Amino acid sequence: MKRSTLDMFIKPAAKKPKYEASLHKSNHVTYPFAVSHLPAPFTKQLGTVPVTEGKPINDQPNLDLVYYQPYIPVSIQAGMFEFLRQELFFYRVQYSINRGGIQTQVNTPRFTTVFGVDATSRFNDNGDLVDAKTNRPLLQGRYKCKPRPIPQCLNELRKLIESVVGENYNFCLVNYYADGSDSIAYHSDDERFLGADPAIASLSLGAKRDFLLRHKTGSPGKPRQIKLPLGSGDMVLMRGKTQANWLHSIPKRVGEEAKKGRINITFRKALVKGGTDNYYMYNVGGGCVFRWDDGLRRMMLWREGDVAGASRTEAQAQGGTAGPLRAQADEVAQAQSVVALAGTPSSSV
Ligand SMILES: O=C(O)CCC(=O)C(=O)O
Ligand SMILES: [Fe+2]
Repeated sequence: MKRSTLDMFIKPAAKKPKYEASLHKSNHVTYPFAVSHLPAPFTKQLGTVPVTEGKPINDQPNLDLVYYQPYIPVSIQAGMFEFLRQELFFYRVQYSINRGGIQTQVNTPRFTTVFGVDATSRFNDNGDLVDAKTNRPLLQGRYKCKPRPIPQCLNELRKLIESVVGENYNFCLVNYYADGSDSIAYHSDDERFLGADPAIASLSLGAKRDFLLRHKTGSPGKPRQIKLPLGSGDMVLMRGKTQANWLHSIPKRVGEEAKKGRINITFRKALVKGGTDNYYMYNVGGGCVFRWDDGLRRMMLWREGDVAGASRTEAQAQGGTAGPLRAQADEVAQAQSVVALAGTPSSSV
């Protein structure tokens, strides 16, 4: 039915939902709130992945990439981005690290979250963690963190990607780059807990951002840096000797594109328990939860009792003091003061 002119003046048009939320949700005692299952139309469309053939990039020493441009069908790229940004819980992790004898505070310049557990454990059908070999409940104190099962929406992606790339994954790390000032510094995902020559699948949704790679020691006569302009729906598989020899980063960017926000999802396989503690320490940390507020168009601190999709006013969300998101993050630092006691971040800041 057409809206009357009067109606148009007094009532704002109801926003068209960007996706039809499923009635089913994944829940677990370790989640701050339940995570909606993947909407059925997305699941259906994902049946066709990858929509393009992966292009090998292996013309540099010890570089072994497969670049799918894109992997996810264009029809659901935007919807999948909106869905994951809205339905997942995120963290802005802060920790302190010993750099050359000096204790330094690090503010991770992006939102992160992580799900999964290393190969020594698994979640049984009741959602309880059990030993992978004996199937017995884990002894208390096995982990410093509280591992979380991969929610259905990310697990669907995991299964699809596993079947295409021929790997098994037990971890899913998610980054949300809110704008061009969010980034990840040059690093390699070469931790011992991933074993030798890990194959890491990395999926992008949302804003196009440059993914830079450079050789750890440089190679004579070869370009110093490789740039892949990762667009929504693209996937990069990094495998073989890549992590041992190459660094990668998402640098900060100015301009409108980055302001749209970007989600990156990596699937990995951690072999031992140290991987679980490391990933949760640096991707969940002290645990102040952020959730996307679609009314305010930004991540807001989330508290128990908040209703999904209900916009809180700026003043409410900030406990009475207005200020930008960065100010909130600093408050979080004071509240949670995450201290890295051992190990190093799974990826550089
Ligand atoms: O956002 C990306 O594309 C890269 C993320 C990354 O390198 C990581 O999480 O280790
Ligand atoms: Fe990485």
